[in-house]
Amino acid sequence: MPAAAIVAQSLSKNYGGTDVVWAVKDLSLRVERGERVAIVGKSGSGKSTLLNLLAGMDHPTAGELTVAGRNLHQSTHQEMARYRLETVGVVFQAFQLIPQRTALQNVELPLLLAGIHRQQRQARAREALAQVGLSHRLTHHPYQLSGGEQQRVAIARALIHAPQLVLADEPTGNLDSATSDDIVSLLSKLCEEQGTTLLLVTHDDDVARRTCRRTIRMSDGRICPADSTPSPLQPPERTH
Ligand SMILES: Nc1ncnc2c1ncn2[C@@H]1O[C@H](COP(=O)(O)OP(=O)(O)OP(=O)(O)O)[C@@H](O)[C@H]1O
Repeated sequence: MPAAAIVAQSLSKNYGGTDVVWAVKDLSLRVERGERVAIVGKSGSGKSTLLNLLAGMDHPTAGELTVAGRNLHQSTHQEMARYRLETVGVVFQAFQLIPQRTALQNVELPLLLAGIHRQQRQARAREALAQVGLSHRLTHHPYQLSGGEQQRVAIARALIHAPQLVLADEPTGNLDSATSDDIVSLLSKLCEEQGTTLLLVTHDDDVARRTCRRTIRMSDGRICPADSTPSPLQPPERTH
């Protein structure tokens, strides 16, 4: 069996307060290295919470979570920070670019944080922007770019440090349908070329089918057991 990128066992996350909310509940999941998996489900079903746990931005309340061989449930804050820097890349619905920085500066940021020398990080950022078709927009600021171009910059930023795992949370939510098609195709292609594992949250079953070989559906913090939506072009796979 190939090495797993993600192994979650009885993973749970709750939010306290007077009424405790179990955003993720007793969830078990295995994703192989290089797999592309879509996560669909109604609003409030726990998709973003699961992604936040995988991104190392939140700690599980219970259960075990291993990503690229790292036990996230046992990691210290320092180890989590290192994990976020080295192992994972995230693409958000709202792009989350820094407005005061150019496209090039936004893309080189993960390398800056990793302490990579200026010349090397600029060369790699140029290359990453070329891969997303934006060599002609290096010095543009986010407000000077279209939504699709901003998301391309965000994709270049997410992939520049060659992460093992890319998490995309509704990356086409702010884009029209033609641009959405381009963006998910690009993301899928780059992940495939680099052997990167991709988890894509989307409300669009069509996007899920076209981009990923496996779709998991969440409901009330859990994965629906008998749900799989294999692409008509590809053979069916297991559900989770
Ligand atoms: N910080 C928080 N404090 C309390 N409850 C929260 C918090 N974050 C999320 N929740 C609750 O956890 C549940 C799952 O939320 P989550 O954002 O993961 O859902 P989602 O499937 O991503 O929804 P959407 O599609 O609307 O983004 C919801 O009931 C939500 O209200």
